[in-house]
Amino acid sequence: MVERRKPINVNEAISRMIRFAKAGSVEYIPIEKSYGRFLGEDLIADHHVPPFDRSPYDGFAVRAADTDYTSRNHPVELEIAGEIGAGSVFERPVAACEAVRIMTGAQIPDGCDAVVMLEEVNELVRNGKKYIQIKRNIKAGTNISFTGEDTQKGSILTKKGTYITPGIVALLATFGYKKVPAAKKPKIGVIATGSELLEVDQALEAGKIRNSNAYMIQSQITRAGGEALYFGQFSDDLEVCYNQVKEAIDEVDMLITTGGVSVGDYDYLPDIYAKLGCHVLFNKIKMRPGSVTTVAEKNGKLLYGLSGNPSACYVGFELYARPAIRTFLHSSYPFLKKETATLGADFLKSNPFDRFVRGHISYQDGRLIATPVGLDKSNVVSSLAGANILILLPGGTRGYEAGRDVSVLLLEDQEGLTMEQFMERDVNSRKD
Ligand SMILES: Nc1nc2c(c(=O)[nH]1)N[C@H]1C(S)=C(S)[C@@H](COP(=O)(O)OP(=O)(O)OC[C@H]3O[C@@H](n4cnc5c(N)ncnc54)[C@H](O)[C@@H]3O)O[C@H]1N2
Ligand code: MOO
Ligand SMILES: [Mg+2]
Repeated sequence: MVERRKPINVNEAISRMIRFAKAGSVEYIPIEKSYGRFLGEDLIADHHVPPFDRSPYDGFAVRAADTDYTSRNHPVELEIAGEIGAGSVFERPVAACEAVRIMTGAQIPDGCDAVVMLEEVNELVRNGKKYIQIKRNIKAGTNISFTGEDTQKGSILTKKGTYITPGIVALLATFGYKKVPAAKKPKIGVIATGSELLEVDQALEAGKIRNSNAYMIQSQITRAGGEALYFGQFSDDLEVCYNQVKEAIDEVDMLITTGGVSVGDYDYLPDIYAKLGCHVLFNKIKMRPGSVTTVAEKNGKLLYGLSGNPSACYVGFELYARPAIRTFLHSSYPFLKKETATLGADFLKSNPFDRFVRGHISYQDGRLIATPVGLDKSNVVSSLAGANILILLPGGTRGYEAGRDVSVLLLEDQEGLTMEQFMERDVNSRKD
């Protein structure tokens, strides 16, 4: 008798899974390797930036009061008391009617409170002394880059769990992080199952296909910020697969299998979960593709039984594995970013389950256009190549016409959403 599974909705499945997602530890890595990693601690400014008042121009540091009552017809002459380049400091306070030649980035000398650009002064020599002539009144504070105007000491610059961009690398360097506290990458095991699977470098033969999911999942893991550990592909043999899964669990933070998760004669994952004494969180979801996505838990570790069908496998990963990976990486926003876009083409096939259609987002005249890519079937692989979004079409009895608003999940985004934000626009309710 075939097992009858009770489907649950997407948000319920997410809630069940996320209870077992936990943050990992922090490791210190060289700053040169930090781009693309995730911050393991909040980044707090331990000094002001800039740390001193400095000149944003090449010019002369002056005392603004010396230019009071100055005009084109009544210029003021200030004696040049010396010069400083970036990295040097002027050794004494500047006296009345003196100016200091100063270069961009140099510290403003004591006594000065403004900078006049080189282009705005006349330089002259009289009796062997150098002077500048200024023909206008300068306000105190003119052309000064003030201490702390960029960043105030004590402010939180970036929260832990944030994806480290080149801009964040610049901040890390500014604050002296030769070693960066990075969230440790979760180790995610990958196992492919199926007697029909050929290795990538094998020639096609009757009844067989190449194993694409294992490589797809490994790159999805990398994109999500995890470290993939590939255990190989195994034929549909209960004992072999059971032993492999059992051994792999101890070496990883989470384990992903692909294939063998439905109700077929050789779909052994349900038996393996039972034999391992796992707690199956769900094994049927009201979604397409990926309705058979199964998530189980063993001693607090998440085990993902993703479908063998490539599109179903892909979507199952992004909805249920990615948030657990980002949670491990300390992110408070582990879910895919959801945006509203205009559907770029009709999608008239109706389905009682919510659909996650592989699509491509483009910008047209300031609007976001979401267009389905390729054949929309669970067992299709080609549509995945052009997809940078999943278009969310809530289940119902009718299809969707081009031009209407749809929610889309951005696959390449690094900011993400909290679970609450992700669920706010409930994918299970249809907005006709
Ligand atoms: N009687 C029923 N049949 C099926 C049901 C159902 O509810 N009742 N569900 C269907 C749905 S929906 C899906 S999705 C698939 C899920 O299948 P499995 O997860 O059990 O995966 P397999 O049977 O092992 O393979 C399915 C399909 O995918 C190909 N495959 C498998 N592994 C890979 C790989 N690593 N790379 C590329 N392609 C792979 C495999 O050859 C099959 O064509 O079940 C439906 N059936
Ligand atoms: O699990 Mo299936 O992907 O709905 O075709
Ligand atoms: Mg099957």
